[in-house]
Amino acid sequence: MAIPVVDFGACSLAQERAEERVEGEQLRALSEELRAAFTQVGFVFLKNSGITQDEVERVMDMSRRFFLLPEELKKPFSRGSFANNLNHGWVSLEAERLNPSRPGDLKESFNTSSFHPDIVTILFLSTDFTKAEVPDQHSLNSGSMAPLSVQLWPCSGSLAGFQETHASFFQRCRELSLRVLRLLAHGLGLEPDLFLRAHGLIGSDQNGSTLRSLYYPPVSRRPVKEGQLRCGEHSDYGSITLLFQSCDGLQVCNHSGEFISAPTIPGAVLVNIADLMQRWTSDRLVSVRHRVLLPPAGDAGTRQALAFFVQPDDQALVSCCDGSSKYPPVKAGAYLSERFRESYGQS
Ligand SMILES: O=C(O)CCC(=O)C(=O)O
Ligand SMILES: [Fe+2]
Repeated sequence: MAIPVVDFGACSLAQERAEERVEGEQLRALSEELRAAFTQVGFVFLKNSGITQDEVERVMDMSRRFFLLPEELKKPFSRGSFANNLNHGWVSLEAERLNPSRPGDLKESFNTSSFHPDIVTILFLSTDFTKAEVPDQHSLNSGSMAPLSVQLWPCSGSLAGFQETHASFFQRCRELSLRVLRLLAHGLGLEPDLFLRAHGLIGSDQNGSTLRSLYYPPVSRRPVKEGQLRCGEHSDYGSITLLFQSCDGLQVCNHSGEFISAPTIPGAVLVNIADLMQRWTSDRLVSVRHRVLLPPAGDAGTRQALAFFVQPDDQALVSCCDGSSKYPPVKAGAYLSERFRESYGQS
């Protein structure tokens, strides 16, 4: 079944507080369209969301400049380096396996997960280190280091504005996600703020929501391992995901278990249900597996995508909203950590 396209104009971010103003028949119709799509297909394109193609391209352009840097200049920003948010930062090629039975994904990404002022963490650097280099534990223990603050966002040269560009897009995605979550509760006949109450801390270190900029480099000139993909089969972990893509390549699993290519609709946002939302709604809304294949042989193209993974607050207890015990209650933060252990290995 094709991915439905829904006109989100009535709740567009271009309309201030539209989510409060939309009511009556309009509210019923829009939430019903979303409910039907998320029940049957798990994915929906929203057009007229208020997030424009220009905004998307600005973020992609900025992150591409980072991805094209030599490896040693990206390393200091690696995911796992930042004590207050271990998911923030750069993920190198093949570091993640979204399908753990395949080799590492042929993609790089940059996760924007934290805006905590302490993201500028104090690290200990000797004069031998360049400013953004992260010392190893031995050097730290040797005591020969002077404290110095390290910028944990790329910011020099053509990357001036990297943090602001990503942070403001994060906030736009947050706004849109909250509108979708409200409509979802409405469509399911639940209290209108049932999901919203559990997403009050997006953008803080008590919530795992993440803007992930993905870069798929050319594969035509590199050796590819058997079974390796740009992004292995998986379902997302949290409540919902917003996805913006530069070109085709995504495939979504249908009812018969076949992966069907999803189109790219410029200016539209692709939204899908993720695993915690499926648990929360006792399988009424479905979290569907998807993947990104390698490009056809000889195609030297790159691919970019922006995924905004919406995650309930770490301490939010996700339990079946119909009162059943189909899934045991789980704290959203603990659930996310477990899923990361599977995709990044135990290291
Ligand atoms: O690149 C894409 O289009 C999809 C990426 C994805 O599904 C993910 O990172 O979870
Ligand atoms: Fe995904």
